[in-house]
Amino acid sequence: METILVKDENPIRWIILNRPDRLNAINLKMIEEIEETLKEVENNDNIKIIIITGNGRAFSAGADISQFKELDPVKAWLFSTKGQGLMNYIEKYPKPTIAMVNGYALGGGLELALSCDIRIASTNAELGFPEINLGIFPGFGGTQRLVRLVGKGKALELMMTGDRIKADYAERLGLVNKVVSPDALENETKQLALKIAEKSHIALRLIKAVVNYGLDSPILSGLEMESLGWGVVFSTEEEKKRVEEFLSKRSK
Ligand SMILES: CCCCC/C=C/C(=O)SCCNC(=O)CCNC(=O)[C@H](O)C(C)(C)COP(=O)(O)OP(=O)(O)OC[C@H]1O[C@@H](n2cnc3c(N)ncnc32)[C@H](O)[C@@H]1OP(=O)(O)O
Repeated sequence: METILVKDENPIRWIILNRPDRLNAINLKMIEEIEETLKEVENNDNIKIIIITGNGRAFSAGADISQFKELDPVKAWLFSTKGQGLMNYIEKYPKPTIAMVNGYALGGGLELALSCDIRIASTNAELGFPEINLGIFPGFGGTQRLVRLVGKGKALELMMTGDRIKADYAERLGLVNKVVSPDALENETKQLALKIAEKSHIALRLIKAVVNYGLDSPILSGLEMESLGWGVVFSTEEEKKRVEEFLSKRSK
């Protein structure tokens, strides 16, 4: 891999964006390599959860601006579609995903973090959509995902001003789940990943599917999906084992 490092620490696959001299700016190659490494473990039962982070002082400072000079309208459209394809794939990925935001998460970098299920940020992280300062706007799904996470007013303010915000404010907005010191970031993220990885992977997969489907549907369709998913978990050994364990402890 040219643009990412991949490390398996079962049950975790770490994907580390690795263009530190460019603050992990996202180019076409990086999009393809992230997709490739995710595809590789989609059906690998040893890997139960994915953590995405950045090497150096940034998670990612966004799409690689040096590529923009080559973009004509059609290429820009295709680049946006390609990036959106990756973000959609991560959002629907059958295993849980965590973005470990170790520094700048800007533009396309923030869009990558937004496509993950959970975001843990370091106190020194700065997040934002500075695209407006380049005369453009988020194009890897940020216009849609940010508004769903923090509400229309704050989302529009962030996109219209291009302001970078600190991690503690991002936490208050609901943009990140938790903020921890840089020293504690890796361990805290890992502990969270291990805690989630212990749960029933079928139930985890259904939670993601039902929540994501529900966000794009009328509530009655979302509720129907929830009930169908409920039916599915009762076909699993995991459910039988875990309920049995709980009940047998109670009866002692
Ligand atoms: C067509 C579909 C597009 C999809 C939608 C996505 C759009 C985007 O993401 S547009 C990009 C949005 N991001 C930005 O505008 C941030 C740009 N970077 C910065 O503002 C600053 O680098 C900083 C505030 C993040 C950090 O500043 P500083 O600490 O002073 O570090 P440097 O500016 O010296 O950066 C070091 C090195 O990294 C290069 N670099 C940083 N960001 C990018 C980037 N997004 N693309 C390409 N290269 C980047 C920067 O040029 C420096 O390189 P050298 O000059 O060679 O040292």
